[in-house]
Amino acid sequence: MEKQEEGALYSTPSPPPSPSSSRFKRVCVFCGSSPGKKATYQLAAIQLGHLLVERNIDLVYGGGSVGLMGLVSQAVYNGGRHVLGVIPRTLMPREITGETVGEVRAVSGMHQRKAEMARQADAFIALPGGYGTLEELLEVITWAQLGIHDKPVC
Ligand SMILES: C/C(=C\CNc1ncnc2c1ncn2[C@@H]1O[C@H](COP(=O)(O)O)[C@@H](O)[C@H]1O)CO
Repeated sequence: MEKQEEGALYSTPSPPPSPSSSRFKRVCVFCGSSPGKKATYQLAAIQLGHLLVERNIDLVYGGGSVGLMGLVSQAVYNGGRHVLGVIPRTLMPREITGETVGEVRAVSGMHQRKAEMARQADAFIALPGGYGTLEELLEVITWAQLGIHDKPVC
């Protein structure tokens, strides 16, 4: 048997993906800029962060360091995954109160923020939040309905 053929014979296929890996590389999380009234909301934010880490998924989000946004981003960052925060340039001093984690991307406005988050993500998850969260969630649902993207929203 020739050397080349032998190599082909013994080459092993790549291992199956580990049970904890996901088809999603980066998920966008919409959630409150405040912690909310129930401790379970905060717990859910931290648990979601841990779940993303466990499944080797990176995060894209609105970039704030406060509320549920701060909790989920901190959990993902502490777990060693990449965190991308997208913030309108003019709101940066207001939205970044405290320490931000990971990469912060400045964009020119609110519409650009939503477009950039949507572009960067393979799927969207919404946690409890206020009008901002609701607006972001409804927009990606509407975009899916219009066929602008076909990424899962939950
Ligand atoms: C603490 C202060 C401002 C911080 N606010 C925000 N920082 C970053 N991103 C924000 C902020 N407010 C809204 N967003 C975006 O909307 C969603 C949260 O809005 P909600 O109304 O709190 O639900 C979130 O997903 C962000 O993308 C100064 O008071």
